[in-house]
Amino acid sequence: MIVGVPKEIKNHEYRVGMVPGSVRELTNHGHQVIVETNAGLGIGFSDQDYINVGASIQKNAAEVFASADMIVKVKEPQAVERAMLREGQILFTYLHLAPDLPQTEDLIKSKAICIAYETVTDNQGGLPLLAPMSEVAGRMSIQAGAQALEKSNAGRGMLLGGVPGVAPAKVVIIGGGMVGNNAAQMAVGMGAEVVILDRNVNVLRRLDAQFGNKIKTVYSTAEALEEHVLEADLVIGGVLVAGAAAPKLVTAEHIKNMKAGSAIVDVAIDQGGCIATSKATTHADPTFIVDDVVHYCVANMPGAVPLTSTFALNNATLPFIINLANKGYKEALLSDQNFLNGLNVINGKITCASVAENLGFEFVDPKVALA
Ligand SMILES: NC(=O)C1=CN([C@@H]2O[C@H](COP(=O)(O)OP(=O)(O)OC[C@H]3O[C@@H](n4cnc5c(N)ncnc54)[C@H](O)[C@@H]3O)[C@@H](O)[C@H]2O)C=CC1
Ligand SMILES: CC(=O)C(=O)O
Ligand SMILES: [Mg+2]
Repeated sequence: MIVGVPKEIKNHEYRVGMVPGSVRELTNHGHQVIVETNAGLGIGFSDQDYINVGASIQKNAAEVFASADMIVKVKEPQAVERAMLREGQILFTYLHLAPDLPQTEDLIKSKAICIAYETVTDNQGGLPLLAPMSEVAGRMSIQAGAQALEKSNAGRGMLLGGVPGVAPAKVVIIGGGMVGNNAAQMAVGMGAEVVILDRNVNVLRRLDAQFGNKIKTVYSTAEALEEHVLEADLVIGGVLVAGAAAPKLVTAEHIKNMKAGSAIVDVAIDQGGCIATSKATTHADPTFIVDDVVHYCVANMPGAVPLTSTFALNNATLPFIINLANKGYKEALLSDQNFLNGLNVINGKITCASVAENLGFEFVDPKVALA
């Protein structure tokens, strides 16, 4: 199979779909890999590094898209990239379709086979290709939040950990999954007062066992959420209903009633955000203010630490990339229900139930669509 790796074009996005080590695995399996020039430059890999492991270099994305049977990316394809997809071509990347009608319409039109990292599942109920980036974004959310609380950024001017004799900040984390757990690790490490809300009691049990009395776990009801959000200095939004648009748990009214200079980091923004006043921002201009609350809503947070993120992502995606290349998409997907859950769009049909439901499209069973 010919596998193509274009350079990422989203704002300040320096991750790359495959590092040279991953390319080497593919070329060792007899596949051909085409990499766009400078695709790895943001994390220190030159074209020569890719050539050394058997890749060939193309001078632009158009040539990569035109030649490849499968495109391996990081972020959802931008409009110019969507226009280059073709019928029968495999696209393997993050998609986040539920809150993104224009992208969904373009992928339908393309008739490509679009497999989303974020809806691939595992036997433990996890999301193995989302998890590494949620680890990164969860950890980053506390440093982003700490900065947002600085006075020069319109924050309250509060240090997360306080100092002896002065209370620490109250960090309220909504969603205790991968993002929430990693945010808690950092917030506890910095000495903040940490409260985590989740509506899954087993998640709360795991957090309790892990952190003991360093955090407080709270079952997430509208009442509990309101109580803690209104007391918070920093709110982290980390909820997810896999594949679906995020529920708006924090309302505009809550934001109005939060303390002036408090901050929110809505990590769930890539699924539309779990805070009513959120709108996606970029690394170039990451924050905005609503009712004196600093909002950080960057949809590709791990792009800021691409060296860590690219390797973490490749560690998870590589076995799936090899599987697709070795077996072809039909066999690779049909032989693994967890991988099949990643199939979002194929030949113009929506095969992810929550995407179809959120956007009002007909859902087609992926097995039927693949037959
Ligand atoms: N902005 C960015 O750069 C990035 C964003 N993300 C996003 O962060 C979000 C969270 O991802 P993960 O932590 O991996 O998901 P996860 O599935 O590990 O955790 C989500 C948690 O939310 C909880 N939850 C669902 N509905 C809830 C509700 N109504 N109230 C309270 N809790 C609720 C679930 O029980 C679960 O424990 C996703 O939208 C993901 O796409 C992930 C990585 C990077
Ligand atoms: C998951 C995601 O949106 C990211 O890594 O950018
Ligand atoms: Mg206010």
